[in-house]
Order: sequence, then structure tokens, then C-alpha cells
Amino acid sequence: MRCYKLSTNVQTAEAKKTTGQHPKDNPQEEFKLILKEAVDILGYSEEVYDFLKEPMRFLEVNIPVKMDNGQTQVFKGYRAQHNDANGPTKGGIRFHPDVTADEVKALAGWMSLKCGITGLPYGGAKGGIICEPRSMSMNELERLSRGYVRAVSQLVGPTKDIPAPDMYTNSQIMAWMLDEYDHIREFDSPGFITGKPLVLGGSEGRETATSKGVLYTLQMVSELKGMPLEGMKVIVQGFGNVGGYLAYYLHELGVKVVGISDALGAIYDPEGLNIPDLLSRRDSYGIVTAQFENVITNEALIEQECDVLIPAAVGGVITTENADRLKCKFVVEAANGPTTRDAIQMLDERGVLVVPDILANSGGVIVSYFEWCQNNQGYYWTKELVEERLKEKIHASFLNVQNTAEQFGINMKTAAYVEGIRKIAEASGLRGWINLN
Ligand SMILES: NC(=O)C1=CN([C@@H]2O[C@H](COP(=O)(O)OP(=O)(O)OC[C@H]3O[C@@H](n4cnc5c(N)ncnc54)[C@H](O)[C@@H]3O)[C@@H](O)[C@H]2O)C=CC1
Ligand SMILES: O=C(O)CCC(=O)C(=O)O
Repeated sequence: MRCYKLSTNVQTAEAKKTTGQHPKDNPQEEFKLILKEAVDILGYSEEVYDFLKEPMRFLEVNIPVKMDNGQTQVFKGYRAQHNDANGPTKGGIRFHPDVTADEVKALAGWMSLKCGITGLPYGGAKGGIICEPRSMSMNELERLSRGYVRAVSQLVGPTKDIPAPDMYTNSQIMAWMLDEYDHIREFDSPGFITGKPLVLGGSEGRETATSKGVLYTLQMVSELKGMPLEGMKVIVQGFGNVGGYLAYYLHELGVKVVGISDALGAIYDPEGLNIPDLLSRRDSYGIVTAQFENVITNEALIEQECDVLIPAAVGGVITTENADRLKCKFVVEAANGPTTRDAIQMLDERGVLVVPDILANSGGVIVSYFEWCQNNQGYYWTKELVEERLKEKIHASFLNVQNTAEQFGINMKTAAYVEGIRKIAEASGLRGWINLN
């Protein structure tokens, strides 16, 4: 633990600029590219691609929020519902300054695929609001969260479209959104939203579900490749809900977490970082690097020596511009859309396995589904039961995607699309919406 030390001139996280890298490519175009490949591999008609390339519904809203200074600020928000052939749509809500309509559309498409791969009775959706939550007060965030629910209330609901947390949203925001929805509908509907606090009908294990799912995936990779996790060197980009818990579990298992990062920078130490100490210093937005000297950039972190690179923050961080310089053996995508299609091809050629986001980070929506089932039953499960069932689903989905990759001689990303699309297309075909052939 040599390379990082506490800064003597700590600049507060709030005082620093927050946005970091911007996705180099349009995520919706990325989604369409691999979708087309997968549709062709399955031998489906052009109709299937035309139907699935865009969300079935897309709502753009303007949310007026009374700020603490008395002035009204208008925030732009989105909700995309990609496909509801398999059941109600499902997906998180992101609060981030870089949110775009195309990003939300792609994220909704990826949710459909995730639900397809894991066999959940849902289609995909996603929401987003363009905002900088770290510069807003709790009261302003509450008014924004409630305003968003009022704006999209006609479109969402426990049997229509069920939101959840994503970047910069958490269980408190889910609680405000639930409360607003209950006021509008005039009845208690815990199944309207997942990722809630436990006392409001949340599920044991939801907060840690995405990171646990990534961990189970990594364990599958380590078994597959005959490389024990213990002693492995891992870099985790992003130190929030997903990255923070993941770094902790890895550290507990004897993995050397050699690099972590947040929106402001990264720290790297080839000897391994003291993860519990870093977690104890982290603020509620997953920021810790502001307290240290020798901070490197997120771009530089990605190129450091390690066995496994786990992007767990924003999209579009591994592109054709840096894929050649990665020094890892595997990339496990915990974030949504961190690697572009062309970068995956470059990594394939170099023998670097990329475990796709729609498989690796599906733990979040899997346990959200468990939460929704518990809400519908009014009967709550133990954490052990949740984690056992999560592990089963991740294992089965991983093996399925891996078999498909072998069967068609394709990489795991395309195989995951093939598996995801199969379910949505079949359901859409049976409903008479499209002809598959
Ligand atoms: N929370 C969940 O259940 C799920 C999250 N995901 C994905 O995982 C990723 C992370 O989500 P959460 O951990 O929930 O978010 P979070 O808001 O809890 O944490 C985000 C982390 O990323 C850092 N960050 C923000 N901008 C960054 C940048 N430009 N470069 C590097 N780091 C940056 C933040 O400082 C923070 O440490 C997102 O891509 C999200 O869509 C995927 C599935 C489920
Ligand atoms: O928990 C959920 O329903 C969705 C989580 C999510 O937004 C995601 O998997 O990207």
C-alpha cells in the first residue's frame, strides 16, 4: 500500500467538477449494431430488427422544481419502455448530468435483453433525468423525484412499468417516488418500484445484488479459466453501489484490488488497496479520491496492469482508442455499456474475454424481481434465500450464454444479445406483432 497517501489539501468533493469521461460513441447506435448481428445469427426477418431497434414507447418530460433559493428550475427527464411482450417493463432511473435520450433508449433495450437472458417475466425500460444531484440539497432532490413520478405516472405502475435505482439514485429516492405514486393512485402499491428501503417493502439483498451478481459471474470465469480468485489483481472503476460493494467482497475473498476510481479520479497500487479504509472515507456519492494525493485519471486507471478490469461506473469508457492498451486478461462489465462493439472485437482478437454487462450486472434486476414477487405475495424472504436464488439464476444464465457463444462461434456479448432477443422476439411473434421469419 505505497502509492497513495492522504492529501494535505483536501478539496471537498462538492467543490470539484463532477462529470468525467463522456461516452465516445452513441449507446443507442451501439445497441442497434449488435442487435442487427444477433437478429441475423438467429435468422430472423428484418421486421424483428425494425421492431426492436427503438423502444415501443418513449416519454420526454419537463419537470419544474422549486429550488431552495425560491426560483424554479426545469429539469428534462425521460422514460423509455423498450418492449412489453414478456410482461411489464422494468428498469432503473438515472440522475446524471450526461443523461441523453439515446442513452436512455439504449439502456431500456439492454434491460429487455437482461430480462430475456435471466428469464424474468419483464420487458426492459429505463428512466433518466439530466441533473447534477451532488450539487442539489436533499429537499431539492425530493421535489425532483416526486415531480418525475407525477410527470410519468400515466405510463408506470406495478403491472405496467416498474422503476428501480441506477446511477445516483438510491433507496431514499425510491421511497419518495413510492410515496408520490401512492398519493396519486390513492392506494398502497409497494410493487410500483423496487430498490426500496426494507421497512417500505424492500428486499433483503437488493442493495448488494448487482455487486453479488458480478462476483458470481467472476467466480464462473475463474472456474472456467482455471484461475483462482485469491491473489488475482483486479481494478474496479466506480466506487458507488456496484463498485464499492464489489471491491469489498473481492477484498474479503483475498483478491488484490489494485485500483479503484470515482468521478474525480482514480488510485492505483500494485500491492493492493485497503478497501475497508477507502469505503469508510467515501461520501454518499461514491467519492473518495478527493482525499488523496497521487490521484491518476480514470483513463489512466483502465490501462494499468491487472488480471481483471471491472468498469462499474459510466458507459463508453473502453473504445477503439484505448482497447489496444488494456493490460488485463478479462473485462467484466459491471456498468451498462462500458465497452464499444468495435473495442470488444479488438479485445477478442487479443484473447481478452469480455463478460457482457447484460449478463454480469443482471443481479440488480434479478433481485428487483424477487422484491416485486415478495410485494405481490406480502411474504418476505431471508437474505440467504435471496442470495441462493440469485446465484442459481446467474449460474444458469452464464452457462446458457456461454453455450450459445460456443454453438455459434461468437463472443459472449453477441451471444448474450442472441439469448436476450430470442425471448423478446418469440413473445412478440406469438402475440402477432411481428413475423419472425
Ligand atoms: N445500482 C444497480 O443496481 C445497477 C447499476 N448498474 C450500473 O452500474 C453502474 C454504476 O451504478 P451504481 O454503482 O448504482 O451508481 P452509483 O451512483 O452508486 O455510483 C457511481 C460511481 O461511479 C463514479 N463515477 C461517476 N462518474 C464517473 C466517471 N465519469 N468516471 C468514473 N467514475 C465515475 C461515482 O463517483 C461513483 O463512485 C452504472 O453503469 C449503472 O447503470 C447496472 C445494474 C444495476
Ligand atoms: O433493478 C432493476 O429493476 C433495474 C436495474 C437497472 O437499472 C439495471 O440493471 O441497469
